[in-house]
Amino acid sequence: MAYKKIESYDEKVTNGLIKNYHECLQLIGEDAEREGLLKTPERLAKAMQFLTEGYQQDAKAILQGAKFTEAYSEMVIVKDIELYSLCEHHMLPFFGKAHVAYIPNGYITGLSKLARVVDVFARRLQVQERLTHQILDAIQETLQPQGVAVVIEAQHLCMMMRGVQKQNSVTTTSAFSGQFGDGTTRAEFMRLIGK
Ligand SMILES: Nc1nc2c(ncn2[C@@H]2O[C@H](COP(=O)(O)OP(=O)(O)OP(=O)(O)O)[C@@H](O)[C@H]2O)c(=O)[nH]1
Ligand SMILES: [Zn+2]
Repeated sequence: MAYKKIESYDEKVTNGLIKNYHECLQLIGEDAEREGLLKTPERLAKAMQFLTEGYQQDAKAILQGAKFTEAYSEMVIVKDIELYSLCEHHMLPFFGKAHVAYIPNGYITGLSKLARVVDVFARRLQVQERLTHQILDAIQETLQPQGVAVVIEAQHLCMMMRGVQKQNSVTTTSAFSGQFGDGTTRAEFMRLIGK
C-alpha cells in the first residue's frame, strides 16, 4: 500500500520492543515498575514504530497515485515542509524544513504527495544527505520531470543535547537534477525559497 497509516501495531514487533525498553529503563537505573513508567515501554514501542513507519511505505507508489497529465512546464515549488527524522548514529531527532521543486515534463503530481514523500524517507533512521537524495530520486524516477531540486535545513539534537553541544548550528544539504544543473534555474529556485 502506498501510504499505510499505523492503525494497528504489529504485535510481535510491539512486544519485542516493550521487553527491550523495559530492560533499558532498568539499565539506566530506573524503577521500571513505578506508576509513571509502567506504560512507558509500550508508549515508546508505538512511538518508535510511528517514527520509522517510512520503511513500510512506497514513495514512488504515492507519487504514481496522483500523477496527472498536464502541459505546465514552469517550476513547481513546495517550500517549508517541516520534517522530523532520526539520525542513524544516535537515534536522536533531527528536524527542520525541506524545500522541494520540480519542472514538469508532461506530468504533474498532487502537491501533498511531495510532502508525503518527505515523510516517507524522514521516518527512517537517516543521515540528512541520504534523505535529500532519496527524495530527489523518487520524484525524478516517477515523474521524469525536466529537473528536481531538494534543499533541507535541519538541526540535529545529537549535536545540541550531547556531543559537541552547539545550539544554533543548522545543516543545509541540497540535491539537484536536470535543469537545476543550470545556474540561472538553480538561482531562481534559491531566490524563491528565500535563500
Ligand atoms: N554527515 C552526517 N553526519 C551526521 C548526521 N547526523 C549525525 N551525524 C554525525 O555523525 C557523527 C558520528 O560520529 P562518531 O564519532 O562515530 O560519534 P560520536 O562519538 O557520538 O561523535 P560526536 O557527536 O562528535 O560526539 C557525528 O559527527 C554526528 O554529528 C547526518 O545527518 N549527516
Ligand atoms: Zn546523531
